[in-house]
Amino acid sequence: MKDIKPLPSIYFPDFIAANQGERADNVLTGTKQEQMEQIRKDIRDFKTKNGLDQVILLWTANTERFSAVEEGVNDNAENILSSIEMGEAEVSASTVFAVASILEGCTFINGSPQNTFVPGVVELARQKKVFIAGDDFKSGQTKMKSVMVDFLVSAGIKPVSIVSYNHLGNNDGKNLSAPSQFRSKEISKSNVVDDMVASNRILFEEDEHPDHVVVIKYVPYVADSKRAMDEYTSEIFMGGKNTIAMHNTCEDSLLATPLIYDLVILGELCQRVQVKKEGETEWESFHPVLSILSYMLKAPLVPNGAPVVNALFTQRCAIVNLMRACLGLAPDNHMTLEHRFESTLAAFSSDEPANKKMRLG
Ligand SMILES: O=P([O-])([O-])O[C@@H]1[C@@H](O)[C@H](O)[C@@H](O)[C@H](O)[C@@H]1O
Repeated sequence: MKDIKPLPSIYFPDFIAANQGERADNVLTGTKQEQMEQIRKDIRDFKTKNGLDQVILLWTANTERFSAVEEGVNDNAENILSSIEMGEAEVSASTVFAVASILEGCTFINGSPQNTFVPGVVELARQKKVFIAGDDFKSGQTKMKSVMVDFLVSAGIKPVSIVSYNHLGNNDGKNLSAPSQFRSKEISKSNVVDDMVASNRILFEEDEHPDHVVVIKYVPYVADSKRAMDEYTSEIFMGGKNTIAMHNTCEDSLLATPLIYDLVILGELCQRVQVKKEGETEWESFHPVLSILSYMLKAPLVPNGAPVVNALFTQRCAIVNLMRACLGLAPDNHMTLEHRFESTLAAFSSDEPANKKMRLG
């Protein structure tokens, strides 16, 4: 990457930790509107210079604090555009990028936890029919959690306390050591168990949740080698308790970078998928809030009215079956009925005894 020279970018100090100030040495100046116009120009220039049909923007910059959602400021498409024009303080850098991207017709993916997609941005994306997807790369600890909790709850084991601690020493950790940036991350990491808990009303009453605590500490020495420690305590048969403790060494950037590729590749592919309902003449693209990318994201952004799915294998299954549908194949339902009846199994069996086949795998 040594030959890549970053373009000057947007720096709004109010949204990121004060400890980032000394790194901000390649920044745009001018009004919010001028900075957005510059980003739009950079997108167009990049496209022309490289002879591209499509550009996809992905935010992997600092975690920002949450923006306040305010009437008249960012609550609808018209207001967010005029707020940028007026230099309104509550519009974050990531939101300016998202708006620039949407206005250029480019898919925008948010790899950090903050609420870049305030209601005005979502409305703008819908108006312009441009994809947006978010939020926050699901790299290590949360990915394990979205498997572990799904396993526990679906096995009828009731997780009652989930405590997640991690420490890391890269610049992400440094930025997250400030309370309001940590808060954005805490929110994106905390909601991940909600749908799985709600999926089993035998284990959990309405409004009943496990205790769920998320702690992140900055420890410069460990650099990118993030250490994640999780403790899952569950209630089991006859009032017994079961505790699972995990220690996960997550190479933060190495886990995140492939997600960047996957998000962009899948996002681009989704731009080429259209469906036509039986009896209709119009082709339809996916909803601009591209929830199918949730497999790689901690806090899935979904269209209004759609359920949020966090369970990792359910998310993966959705992608696999979507790909199968594109190829004209039926969804994979894992019933494998052909292997469960004497009459159909005959076609698959050879003379080998079943126990030998099992041993050979
Ligand atoms: O994906 P995950 O391991 O749950 O979450 C991680 C956070 O715990 C970590 O503090 C942050 O620096 C990483 O970028 C990542 O977001």
